[in-house]
Amino acid sequence: MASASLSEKGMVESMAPGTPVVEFEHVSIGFDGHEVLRDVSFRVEPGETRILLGPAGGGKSVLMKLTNGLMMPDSGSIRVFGRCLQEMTEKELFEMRAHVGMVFQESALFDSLNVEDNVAYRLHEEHVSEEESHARVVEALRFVELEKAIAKFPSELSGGMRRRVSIARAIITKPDLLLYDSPTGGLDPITSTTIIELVVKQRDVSHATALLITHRLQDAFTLATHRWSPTKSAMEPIPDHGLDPGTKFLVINEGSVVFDGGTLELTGSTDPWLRSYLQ
Ligand SMILES: Nc1ncnc2c1ncn2[C@@H]1O[C@H](COP(=O)(O)OP(=O)(O)OP(=O)(O)O)[C@@H](O)[C@H]1O
Repeated sequence: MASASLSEKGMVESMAPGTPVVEFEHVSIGFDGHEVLRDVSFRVEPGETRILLGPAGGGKSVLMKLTNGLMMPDSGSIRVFGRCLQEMTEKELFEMRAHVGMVFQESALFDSLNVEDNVAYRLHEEHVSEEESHARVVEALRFVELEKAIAKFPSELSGGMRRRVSIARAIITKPDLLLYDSPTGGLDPITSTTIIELVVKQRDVSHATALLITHRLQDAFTLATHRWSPTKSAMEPIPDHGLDPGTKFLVINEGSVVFDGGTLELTGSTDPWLRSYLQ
């Protein structure tokens, strides 16, 4: 894998079998003498949706920025698509990020650009033609059920609509890895559920690998217990109380991994701290 060009499309398909999409090994990072992540190790397999849970300030956003190569660890190694980020040049990191879609906290749209130009931002960077770009923007906006807002500006949109635009912008390049940093943060419970429905849709339609930070346990369990129904064009509970096998959890508290595993293990854990956190 080390010799494969990162500019090829379909990073996951070109990885050697058994290679995780994301792999942290003994990663630590601190700021101003304060350790934010301590000896963090975990793997995210192809097609997996990994939910990051834990109290505020525990280091979840830092972990996500490390995954995207926006920060480098003080020690340990981070491999994405089988390549060690610390061994990459700036150019290689830039190429790697072309395969990663990011939904930032608070949407992070450009206020001076309309929805079309916000969603097309990365296509413009890649010098995709106007015609192709428009067709792909329409497709991405249709996915998030927001075609009608194509000419609007962010200030004209509700918080939930802005989050949808942000998801359309992240998926427009058909990324192999999606990073959602608190996609429901600041939204009311009903709007949050519509955003989680989109995440479920994206998971079950594209099978892209994803990392998702959430502060809402309800979002996490909705992801684990629901699937996208193409016939109903809606999210539905997995029958017989089934669980999505590709949805897993990483719980971080004060910089350390306190849980790494599937839904049943999490809900069945007897660890006192986890039990009180999940209540
Ligand atoms: N660039 C930075 N410089 C200095 N300190 C930082 C930096 N980035 C993050 N931190 C600190 O790292 C700690 C963890 O922050 P982080 O945002 O990752 O937590 P979080 O678990 O995502 O929290 P929240 O759930 O509130 O989003 C915080 O104390 C934060 O102030």
